[in-house]
Amino acid sequence: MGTPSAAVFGAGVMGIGIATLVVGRGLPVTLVDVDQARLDKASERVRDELRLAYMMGSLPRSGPTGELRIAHSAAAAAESAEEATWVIEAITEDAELKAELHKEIAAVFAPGTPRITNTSSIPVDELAGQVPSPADLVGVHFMNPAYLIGTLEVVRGPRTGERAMSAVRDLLSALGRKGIVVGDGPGFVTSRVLHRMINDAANVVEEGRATVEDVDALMEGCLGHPTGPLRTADLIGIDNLVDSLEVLYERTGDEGCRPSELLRRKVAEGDHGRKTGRGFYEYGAP
Ligand SMILES: NC(=O)c1ccc[n+]([C@@H]2O[C@H](COP(=O)([O-])OP(=O)(O)OC[C@H]3O[C@@H](n4cnc5c(N)ncnc54)[C@H](O)[C@@H]3O)[C@@H](O)[C@H]2O)c1
Repeated sequence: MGTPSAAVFGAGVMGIGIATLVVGRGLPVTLVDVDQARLDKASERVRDELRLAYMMGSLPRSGPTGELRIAHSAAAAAESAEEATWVIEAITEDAELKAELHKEIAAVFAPGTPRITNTSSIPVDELAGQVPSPADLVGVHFMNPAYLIGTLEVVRGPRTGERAMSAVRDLLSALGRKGIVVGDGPGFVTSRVLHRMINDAANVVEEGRATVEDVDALMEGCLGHPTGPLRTADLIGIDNLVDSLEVLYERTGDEGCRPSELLRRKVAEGDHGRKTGRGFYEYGAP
């Protein structure tokens, strides 16, 4: 067998971070997106993120980085990535889009290739029920930024096979990550807990009880939250956060997950957080 390699679908916040982690660990990656503008910027963004990762000491400086290839479709990725060891899907949090893409991936990559979804909230088995070879589908919830946060959630759906789990263990070992295996269900563990808390933080601001800065300062200073929930919302991307809350609300009926009006307004106004230069805080040009 040749050098292990990954194909990463989605060149957004997470896809760029995951691709950075893979090449930073010396392995080749093919990055795929349907948005040409994202692909045009991808190499530069991965280079910038690598620089940041080295500065923070979160990736080893020794050894060569892996090659970054770019592709526009699953078919082109399958050609470019040849026998990809892992296919990692990190596209928009939309169950229908993801199911369609997983069908395309299953049609062009060799059977038995593990298909990893980085969904924040959609149950793995919901996707598995719509795609061929469901045993190959497994959830790996990389955290943001993927090259910095060393622990991640591994979601084994009821149909996920042992071969896919074993491939995930190899992936985590190659990337120097620690995985914690959890049961399937809307939001798994981390999004189920975190997204609801961020939504409450936005509701508190909307109700006029405290400012954005004070909510974050209280959660940081009193409760030890490292960045405060609203700064975390900006890091995640408020559009993605609202999509994930919708998934949680639709599948659990939990009123605490009904997206806050403040979050919805920010999405409508294009204030999506760091990625657009403004969310709850200002960041300058993205
Ligand atoms: N942002 C976070 O902090 C975070 C953390 C963990 C997991 N996630 C999950 O990771 C996934 C990606 O999130 P993101 O924040 O990177 O979103 P994003 O909006 O930044 O990027 C999504 C990308 O997917 C691309 N895309 C859409 N359909 C596609 C297709 N069919 N083929 C290829 N590319 C396609 C879009 O063009 C876009 O570039 C989501 O499922 C999200 O819930 C996000």
